[in-house]
Amino acid sequence: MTLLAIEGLHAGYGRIPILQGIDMAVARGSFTGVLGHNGMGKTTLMRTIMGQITPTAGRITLDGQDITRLSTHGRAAKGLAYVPQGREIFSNLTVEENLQMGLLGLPSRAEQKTEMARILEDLPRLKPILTRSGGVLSGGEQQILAIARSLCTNPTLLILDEPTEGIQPSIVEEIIDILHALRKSRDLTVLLVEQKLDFIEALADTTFVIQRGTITGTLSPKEMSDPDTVREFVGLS
Ligand SMILES: Nc1ncnc2c1ncn2[C@@H]1O[C@H](COP(=O)(O)OP(=O)(O)OP(=O)(O)O)[C@@H](O)[C@H]1O
Repeated sequence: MTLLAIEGLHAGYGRIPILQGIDMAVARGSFTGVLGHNGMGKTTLMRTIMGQITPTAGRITLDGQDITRLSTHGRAAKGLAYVPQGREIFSNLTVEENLQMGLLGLPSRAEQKTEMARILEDLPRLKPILTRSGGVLSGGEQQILAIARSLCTNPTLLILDEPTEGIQPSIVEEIIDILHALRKSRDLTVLLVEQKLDFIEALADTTFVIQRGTITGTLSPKEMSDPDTVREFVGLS
């Protein structure tokens, strides 16, 4: 069943059109990839899905409900969460405080405590570094923290924008394991923008190819594992 549907979506910056009729459907419970060269509009698409950019045409529905005109806040309340490129954690707050900030939206202290425990159970990697300040974490640890913080609202759809950017290979493997584990422990759908083919191949059930602001095809995990096919579709290897 489709969780997120995007139909004929157009968006851009001022008068510069970037998305030029995006059509895609993200199945509930799936891990769906979006692959494309630099500047093809991947981040613009994610920000438009989150409501940070207003589309000039088209429709976005979540669980059958039209969210095209909803605020970012309204979309978060409906279950969307976004980990932007660059991650945006609070570098002068500790790991624990970063998570507490994310949990402030929950109505009671008791619920905040329960949710914190659940997040640390899902991401035990954070336990030993709870008192460390966000700014001194490695890129990989910051990414894990950003994912943890996005879970504070207990999202149904998690959007990750290039989570492996600038991260050392051993932690990339760890993030793959974390996302696989989250898939088992939570009822989570993930939309994943990436340039690293092996990362997307390890996680995505389907990958949409974006070129110059439109979706030009989809790749199965088997096709993703064949560099020639990917090169042909995307020009990436
Ligand atoms: N705030 C902005 N104002 C004007 N143009 C922008 C803005 N942000 C992005 N663009 C342009 O929009 C186009 C698409 O950018 P976008 O960031 O969506 O691409 P991307 O596929 O995510 O690439 P990357 O992997 O480099 O982030 C690019 O040509 C970019 O220069």
